[in-house]
This record gives sequence, C-alpha cells and structure tokens, in this order.
Amino acid sequence: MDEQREVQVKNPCHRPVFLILTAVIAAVIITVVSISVVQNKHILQKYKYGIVLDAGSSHTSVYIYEWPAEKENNTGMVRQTHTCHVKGKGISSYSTIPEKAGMSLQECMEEAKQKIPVARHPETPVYLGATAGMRLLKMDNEDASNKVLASVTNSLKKYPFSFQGARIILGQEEGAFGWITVNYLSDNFRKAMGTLGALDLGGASTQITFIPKQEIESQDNTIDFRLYGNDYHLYTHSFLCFGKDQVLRLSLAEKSRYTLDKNNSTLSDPCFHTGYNSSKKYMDVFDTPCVKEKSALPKDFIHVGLGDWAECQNSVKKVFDASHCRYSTCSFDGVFQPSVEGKFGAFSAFYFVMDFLNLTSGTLEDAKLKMRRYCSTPWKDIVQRYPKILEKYLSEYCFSGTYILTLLEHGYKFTSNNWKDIQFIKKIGDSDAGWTLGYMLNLTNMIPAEAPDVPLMPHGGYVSFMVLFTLLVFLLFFLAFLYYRRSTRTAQKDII
Ligand SMILES: O=P(O)(O)OP(=O)(O)OP(=O)(O)OC[C@H]1O[C@@H](n2cnc3c(O)ncnc32)[C@H](O)[C@@H]1O
Ligand SMILES: [Ca+2]
Repeated sequence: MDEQREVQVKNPCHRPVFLILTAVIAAVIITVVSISVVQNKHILQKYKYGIVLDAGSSHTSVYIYEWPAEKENNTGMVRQTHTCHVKGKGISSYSTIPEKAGMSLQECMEEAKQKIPVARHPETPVYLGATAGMRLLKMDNEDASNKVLASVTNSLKKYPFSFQGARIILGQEEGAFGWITVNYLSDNFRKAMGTLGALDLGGASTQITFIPKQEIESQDNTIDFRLYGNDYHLYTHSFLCFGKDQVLRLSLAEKSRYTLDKNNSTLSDPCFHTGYNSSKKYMDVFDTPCVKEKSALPKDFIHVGLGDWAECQNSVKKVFDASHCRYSTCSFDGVFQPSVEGKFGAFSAFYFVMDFLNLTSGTLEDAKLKMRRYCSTPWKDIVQRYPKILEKYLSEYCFSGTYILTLLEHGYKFTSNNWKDIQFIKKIGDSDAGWTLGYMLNLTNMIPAEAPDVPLMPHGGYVSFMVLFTLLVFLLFFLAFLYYRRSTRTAQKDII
C-alpha cells in the first residue's frame, strides 16, 4: 500500500485528478484555437459583386467590382476584377436604330455572367450611367435618347442580375463620383489626410473636381459629402462639349471660317502633321449641338495638315471664351472656378494622350517643347514610327496634346509652379480611375457617413492572443499543481 502511494507521489501524472485536469485544459485549448480560426472563415470566402456600365460618348465599358461580404463598409475593400469594352461606338450613336443599342451590350453581359458565381447573380446590382454623348442626344432629340435608354434597359433586364436602372447622369455627378473613386482607391478617406482633385477628359465632356481654399461662389458648382466622419465641401464643374472629340469639331468649324481654299474644298489645319491629307464629311464636323455656327464647308472636304504647333495652340485657345465672368474668378465660358488647390489625378483621355506623347512627367515647359517637336514631325514619319496605333488616334495626338495643355494652363489656370501636382493616372491598384466605382459605392451606401467601429484587435492578433493566454493559464495550473504536490509531500514526510 505504501509502495503504491510512493509510486503515485513519484509520478504525479498517474493521479486521476491530474489526468482529468490535463484532458480538460487540452480540450479547452483545442476548442479556443478552433473557434478562433474558423470563426470568420466561411464569411471570408464570400464575395459580393457589382456591375457598372459606363455608357460614354465614344464607347461603353462594363466594369465588374468585387468585395468581401463582411467588409462592406471598410474603405478600400472594393476592387475592379474585370472590364469588358463593348464593341462599336457609344450608345448615343444608335439614335436612328435604338434597338441595336441594347443588343450591343450582350457580349459583355454574357461575359459578366461567366465571371460572377451563379449563386451571386440575383443579388448583384447592375447600373448603367450614360454621360455626355447621351446628354447631347437628349438636347438634340429627346425622343431618340429615351428610345436608346429604353433599349438598353430592356436588354439589361434580361440578365439574371439585379438591374437597378439606366439613366443619364449629371455632369456634377460625373465629376463628384470620379473624385470619390480616386480618393477611395488612394485610401484618403480613412487616413483623413489631404484629398486628390479629379480631372476627367472624355470624348464629349470634361470634369474638374477638388476641395478649394476659396469660398465657392456658385451653388451649381458645390457638392457636399460626409464620409467616414469627415465633411467634404467640393467644387465641381462639367464642361459639356469640351471633351476632346467635340473640341476637335469646334476647332475645325472655327478654322473652316477662314482657312478654306478658293473652292471651299480644302481645310488647312496647323494641328495635323504635314503630309496628312484625308477626305472627310461635313457631317463629321457639324452634326452636333456643340457646333452652333454651321458654315461653308461642302459635303466632302479635304483635311490637310500644316504641322505648326504655335498656330495650333492659337487656334485651340479660340474655343475658350474668356470674355465674361460675373464671379471673382472664372475658368472659361463664364464658369466660376476657385484657384486649383492640392494634388490632382488626371485620367481618361488626359492619361491616354499624355502617356502616348510621353508627357506624364516633366515640366510644363518641357511638355510644350516636346509638343512643338512632335507636331512638326511629318505624317509619314509618324506612321512609320507607330505602325500599330489606330490611324484615327495617331492623326489626332498633336491636336489632343495641344488641347490638353491649353485646357490645363489657360482653362483651369495651372501654372509652371503647380504643373507637378498633376498626376496622369490610368489605374489605382487594380481599378480604373473614373466615375463608375464612386457611383456604385454611393448607390450601395458602401461609404458610410460615420467611421465604422473597428475591433480592438485584428483577427490574427485575436487568435494569437487567445492561444497564448490559454497556454499561460495551463502553465500556471501546472506550476500550482507541482507546488501543491511538493507541499503535500513535505507535510507527509513531517508526519512520518
Ligand atoms: O465621358 P464622355 O465624354 O462621355 O466620353 P467617353 O467616356 O466615351 O470617353 P473616354 O474617356 O472613354 O475616351 C475619351 C476620348 O479618348 C479617346 N481614346 C480612347 N483611347 C484612346 C487612346 O488609346 N489614345 C487616344 N485617344 C483615345 C476616345 O476615343 C475618346 O475620344
Ligand atoms: Ca467618360
């Protein structure tokens, strides 16, 4: 009997109480670790999706966005996972055959069906926002614009997604949502640091949006947001007809008033390269509400390049009307604009053109020098140097680059000093800079007005803490047990 007790005293692990205690603690550790690890696992694997169609004046793009389901209100969680460019021109070009507008979207929508898991289709919102091309069509022919919108609506309703509507968005929305997109993607709302202004150049309109230091004198140019607990008082303006395609038309119409030859059949243009010679149609220039003064161009004319950058800039300046301003300061056309402030992200055609011309970095003076050199390069050399670039784009880069420099310097009043504050960007991370992401975030309420409550610890930290804490408790139990055993042995020895 004494021998047996001695064995038990020598080896405490043989005590039933110790074995039970060990088993219970092991079970507790396993349970805590398992719960901590799997707690959010099933949610983490769940993603939600949203589709936005950007029905621009020149073309339509379909964007698919994705975000983890449980992090809907965390900033920076939504990312663009897929883009599909609809073949053909923008939906406004289907004004005479509206039924084709809806059909044009089918290929990209089929692609969206493949990209998004079937189980998520019914809850995936689809938004179509049309911009300046449809604004112009509505001005010209409201019935035709309604038919085009009805056609795309019918087409989009046929898909298994949750269709939320097709509409022409306002210029202010286009500007403001572009601003939300670039600041959301740059994580500026959560950091509550400075924000990035947004410059968007499309085919038919251009937008400028930023937080000014000056008071905003015109109500039409104000938009307020409260995001993540901060108030933002924005200046925004959208210039309809000042997208690069419409300004090209305006500028050709202007030139046609004084540079036509005797037979009215040749239009000489300093913004096109020497040796460029292309037959164009009267309709290509005048079939738009942006060109008000229809002039003497014949049905067909020859567009001939002169390759003279200084003259080109003079001719482009003529499209900016600086003759009137009823505010303390204006950009052009009598539109109020405070002084530009802070850094800007310039995207869409600002990026396409400046990237091609290699002008995304460097000074304003460098940019002008490079433009002068580029515009004076003969057309045949340009074609030889860039055989893979679409001829339409290639022929227009001299004009487009000149327009961009003129718009930024003489229109928006950027100077040599703050030129470096303009960053020409296409994407931030995986997502394109543009109004679509901001539009979806706003319509799905994914940017809350107040900052969401954040857990004290991230998930990983929580798991590690629980494991360490449990091990510590176990260690303390073990030490306490050893201590208890030693004191009982000493007591037993004392009794003996
Ligand atoms: O905003 P709106 O005015 O409705 O027009 P959009 O949305 O269709 O306009 P984009 O930003 O898609 O394109 C702006 C312009 O840039 C042109 N563009 C697109 N890719 C280009 C490239 O690689 N090089 C030069 N121009 C390009 C396009 O044809 C348009 O004229
Ligand atoms: Ca656009």
